[in-house]
Amino acid sequence: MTATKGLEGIVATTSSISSIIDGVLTYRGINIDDLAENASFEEVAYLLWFGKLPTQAELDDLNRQFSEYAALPKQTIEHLKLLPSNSNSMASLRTIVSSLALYDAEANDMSREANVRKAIRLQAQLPAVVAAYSRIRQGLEPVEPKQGVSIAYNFLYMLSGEEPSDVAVKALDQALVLHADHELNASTFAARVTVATLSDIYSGVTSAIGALKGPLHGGANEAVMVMLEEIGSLANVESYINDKLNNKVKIMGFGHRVYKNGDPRAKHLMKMSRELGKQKGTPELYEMSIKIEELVTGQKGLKPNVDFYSASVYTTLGIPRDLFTPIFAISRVSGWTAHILEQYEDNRLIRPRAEYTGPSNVKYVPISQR
Ligand SMILES: CC(=O)SCCNC(=O)CCNC(=O)[C@H](O)C(C)(C)COP(=O)(O)OP(=O)(O)OC[C@H]1O[C@@H](n2cnc3c(N)ncnc32)[C@H](O)[C@@H]1OP(=O)(O)O
Ligand SMILES: O=C([O-])CC(=O)C(=O)O
Repeated sequence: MTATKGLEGIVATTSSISSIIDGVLTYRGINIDDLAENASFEEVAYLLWFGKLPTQAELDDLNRQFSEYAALPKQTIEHLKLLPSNSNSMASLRTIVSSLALYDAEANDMSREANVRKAIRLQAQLPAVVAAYSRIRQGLEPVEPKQGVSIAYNFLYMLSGEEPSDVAVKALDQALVLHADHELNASTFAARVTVATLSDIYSGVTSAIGALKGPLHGGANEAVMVMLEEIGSLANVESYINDKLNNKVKIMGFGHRVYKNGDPRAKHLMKMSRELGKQKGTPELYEMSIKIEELVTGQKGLKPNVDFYSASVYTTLGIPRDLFTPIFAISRVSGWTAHILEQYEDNRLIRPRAEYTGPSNVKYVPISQR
């Protein structure tokens, strides 16, 4: 038995949800570029769960369910108020999502119908949890979700209590489409491993949030913003990046386990970053990002991934940096739950082997002789 570090190149499951073939990403066979330009996030969530684009009536029904489920249990609001005011945003999201199971009468109902309803509920509730978390830590009351608006609109509305601009809603909606699913990434794998024991959907999503939190995965978007803040201005980019590269420090938002010639989602976020920076009259983050890309790609051949330009996009939308990874989760919960449903459909326990590298034939030494 020989281990493959990081399971690189190992095909661990079959899936019909999303594919990365020759650097092209598709959801249910539809190119991500096509979806990013044309689809709403709600259509994409439907596509991931049900395997086809919705008709207008199907989309209306899904949106009705999102509106119905978006309000949080009052115990969840109380729980959010009990969290330490300096709690980590992803740790808080992980804790609250886990606790949502306690208020869901169907939490342990393993029928397909109940699991689909829970997937829709989780999708409806995650934006409300993140927005309420953000307001409560500022000493503000959570804002009730609005009926009949998109998930992107509702999230921005619940965050600020004000009607968001069309530009902001469109940008966030497109970002949600781009982050919704990504084959067998680490957090999706964690979700599938968890539910393959026939554990429940909340356990799967809680595992996935834990995996997404790390800076080698979803946490990289926040880490990119930390880097941009450390750099501070366009004039400092070159010396900062050269110093990091010379010292073999990783540049967050670059590189990818699967894409070696670039992440097809990055160009959409780059365009969004450029346009938002121009519209808001704050182009510097975009300009710094472009310069960083030039240096990192030029010297290392590494290309930006989905997390790189999302940092400047979200900051330009006025979103605090520690909500970037929770926003990733707001989108990716659609993909996680689609994978969980797929795992249940044709389940087998996921239990690989480890190549043992420890000592052998070691005798037990009684404690008095150690
Ligand atoms: C949504 C997402 O999860 S997208 C990924 C988000 N994560 C990041 O942006 C964090 C920065 N990037 C990375 O750490 C990596 O590129 C990963 C984790 C994304 C992929 O990792 P792996 O496939 O395991 O590649 P690994 O970390 O082994 O890197 C291979 C080589 O490229 C280098 N490298 C990889 N990424 C970077 C980077 N961002 N900056 C500098 N060097 C890098 C490594 O140092 C290593 O060099 P070496 O062979 O000289 O030791
Ligand atoms: O696929 C991966 O390894 C990471 C990634 O880009 C994602 O989850 O969107």
